Amino acid sequence: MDQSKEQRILNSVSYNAVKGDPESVLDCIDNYCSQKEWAMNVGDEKGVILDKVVEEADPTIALEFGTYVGYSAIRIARLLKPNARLLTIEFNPEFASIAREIIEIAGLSEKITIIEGHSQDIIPQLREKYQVDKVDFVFLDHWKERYCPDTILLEECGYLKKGSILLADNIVYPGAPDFVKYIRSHKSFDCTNYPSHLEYMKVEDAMEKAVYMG
Ligand SMILES: CCCNc1ncnc2c1ncn2[C@@H]1O[C@H](/C=C/CNC(=O)c2cc(-c3ccc(F)cc3)cc(O)c2O)[C@H](C)[C@H]1O
Ligand SMILES: [Mg+2]
Repeated sequence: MDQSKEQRILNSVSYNAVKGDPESVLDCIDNYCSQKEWAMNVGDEKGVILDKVVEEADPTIALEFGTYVGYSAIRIARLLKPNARLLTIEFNPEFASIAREIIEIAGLSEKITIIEGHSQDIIPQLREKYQVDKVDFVFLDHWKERYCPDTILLEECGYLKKGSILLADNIVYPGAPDFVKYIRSHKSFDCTNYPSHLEYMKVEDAMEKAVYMG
């Protein structure tokens, strides 16, 4: 059977990246996806915004919805302090397995836990099963219509504390209008929009940061 695009990305990383060097893994994926086959990684332009917000948050516990092939997980985890960790949720087993291998090549398997499942099922289990009390940083990059319900669920489960930072990808394209409406009108969130471009394209896109005010 033909290999998937995601398998071809893994092949390229496995062949070209320097083992244990997250930057070289990111560069390899960005080169492959801008020159060979487009893929929905946050990419190098929006990736710089992600880097800045992660550095601002300096999280002990970071959470991600939508691992895909692990590009943003590596981007986030490479900036984490020694005892900090990233939990990333992915419901597609093929993507979870490819991400696990790419994260291993980057040398970040100790800092990243890939949780296979649906975010709406996993979120309520984070306290008991993953010893999560509060989350300091959340990156939303899964199905766009799930941003809003999953944010509400995080709040309801009590994982947000004063200063928790949410960052959402694709605010313009493909867009997450219900999430934007909800978060910008919510009294406890202080929102900032970061205009940018769709990964590897000249198309407009943006990211939205929302700081929880408690
Ligand atoms: C219901 C279960 C919810 N819970 C879930 N729980 C766990 N994992 C989940 C859940 N829902 C989804 N996932 C996983 O997350 C990933 C999904 C990511 C989705 N991302 C996009 O759709 C997108 C599109 C474009 C784009 C732009 C231009 C184009 F022309 C085409 C595409 C660009 C972008 O930057 C984009 O991030 C992964 C594929 C999928 O298995
Ligand atoms: Mg995205």
